[in-house]
Amino acid sequence: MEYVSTRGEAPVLGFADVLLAGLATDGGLYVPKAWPAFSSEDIRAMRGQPYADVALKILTPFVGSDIAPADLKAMVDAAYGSFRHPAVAPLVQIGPSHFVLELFHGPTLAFKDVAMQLLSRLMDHVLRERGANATIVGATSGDTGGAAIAAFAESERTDIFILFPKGRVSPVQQRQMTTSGAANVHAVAVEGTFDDCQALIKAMFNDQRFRQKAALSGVNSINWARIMAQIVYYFTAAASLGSPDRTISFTVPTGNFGDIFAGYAAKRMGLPIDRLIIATNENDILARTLDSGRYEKTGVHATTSPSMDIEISSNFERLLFEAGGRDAESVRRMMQQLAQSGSFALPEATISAIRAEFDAGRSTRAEVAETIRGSLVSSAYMLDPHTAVGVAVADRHLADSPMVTLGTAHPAKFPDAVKAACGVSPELPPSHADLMTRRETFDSLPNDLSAVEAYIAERSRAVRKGVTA
Ligand SMILES: Cc1ncc(COP(=O)(O)O)c(C=O)c1O
Ligand SMILES: N[C@@H](CCOP(=O)(O)O)C(=O)O
Repeated sequence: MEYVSTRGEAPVLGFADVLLAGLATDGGLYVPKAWPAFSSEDIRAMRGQPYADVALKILTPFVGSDIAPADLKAMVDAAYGSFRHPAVAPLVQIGPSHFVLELFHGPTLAFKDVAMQLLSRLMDHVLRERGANATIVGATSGDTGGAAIAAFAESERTDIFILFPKGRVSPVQQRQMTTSGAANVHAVAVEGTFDDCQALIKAMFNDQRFRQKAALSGVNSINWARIMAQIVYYFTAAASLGSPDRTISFTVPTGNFGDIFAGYAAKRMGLPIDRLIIATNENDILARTLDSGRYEKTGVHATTSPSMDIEISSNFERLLFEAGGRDAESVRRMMQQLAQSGSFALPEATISAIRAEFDAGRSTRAEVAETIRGSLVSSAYMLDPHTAVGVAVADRHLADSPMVTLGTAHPAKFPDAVKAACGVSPELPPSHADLMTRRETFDSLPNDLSAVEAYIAERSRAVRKGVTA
């Protein structure tokens, strides 16, 4: 499989190079040159199959010949063997035709583990084969960071640097990042928002000298392999609800647009999805864009679903590319306008193509609290605030097809918000028993590219050894 950049000016790469590249050298995001196709028979055959077996089927065409089939199978089995639930991503019914897809049974209690447990194994494998080292960088609003640190801690070939917005993540999220104790892990609190952290990451990738020197790799959903791994659970969920013999709709709590773009990819690959519903909190830039056809920044608000406090929604660029007929020049123009003026207008054909597949809705803090309380009372089911954003929006879109809302985090990651909403404090699972008493180690840096690059250069083994991927 070959991959092309959404901005059309970066080299076409194979899977292993895309995996290590993160952002394309033209600032764009990689997408497959063509979408693999799965037939109705293929999807029917997924019913009742172990998660890892379905994952192997979905991932194989994306990986192509870059990784030997037996190696890929071993990595997939090991990645999903680390989950606490045998189904990996079980469905729980919360209404007559409404289900939550629980994606939080991995090591750090959020959906990010599903991709990150595989990504670390794939990267280590490729680096080992090449005799190379890499510097992994990531920005987090709370969950990607913990998942990446759990997946890459003690990795022999990588050092990992995670930037998180100071004071804007939950105490559980912060401690998942700051208490690993591994020598290759560096958690950094940045004076700014998640968007500032993400902008620093992209600026490091766009600094070609630093990128080369540090052998930079990324673990955010700018990395195609993250999206690829997230496609799998749309297939397992839909197949277990009767797909392809009936269509299913999905509501996805959305911030950086990676998770819902994986649903769009599944649809492009043949999964009969009815509607894809973008659920936002008060940071509702995507819901406003679907209404108005204009992507327009207005500032980030702190909410009770902090992992979705995002305004620059990276993967929306992948959708603009696809919905606009893969017109890289038009994507370049829109991204340039966003950087210059904080907004851009979508071409009429692009916004129409998006509206044909997606709906969007917004949920306020008060609605989120009421949804958490209502779910506990009516179904004895405790929601985390991010999943609650999804459930609140999905409830307004229930129709003939079964609705699956993605359960993106365990409620115990956000105990204060959950307790304030329903009066009950969710308990952390036994794997996290000593989390709140472990010693924290992290550094603080200003929102300044040269300070961040200097910090990384001093600590990265790839920089010290001068070995590149
Ligand atoms: C718990 C949780 N829910 C939802 C989201 C949104 O996912 P995405 O960024 O892929 O849209 C995130 C992170 O962004 C998250 O951490
Ligand atoms: N919510 C995310 C934000 C980063 O998203 P990613 O999917 O691009 O890594 C987080 O928890 O960090």
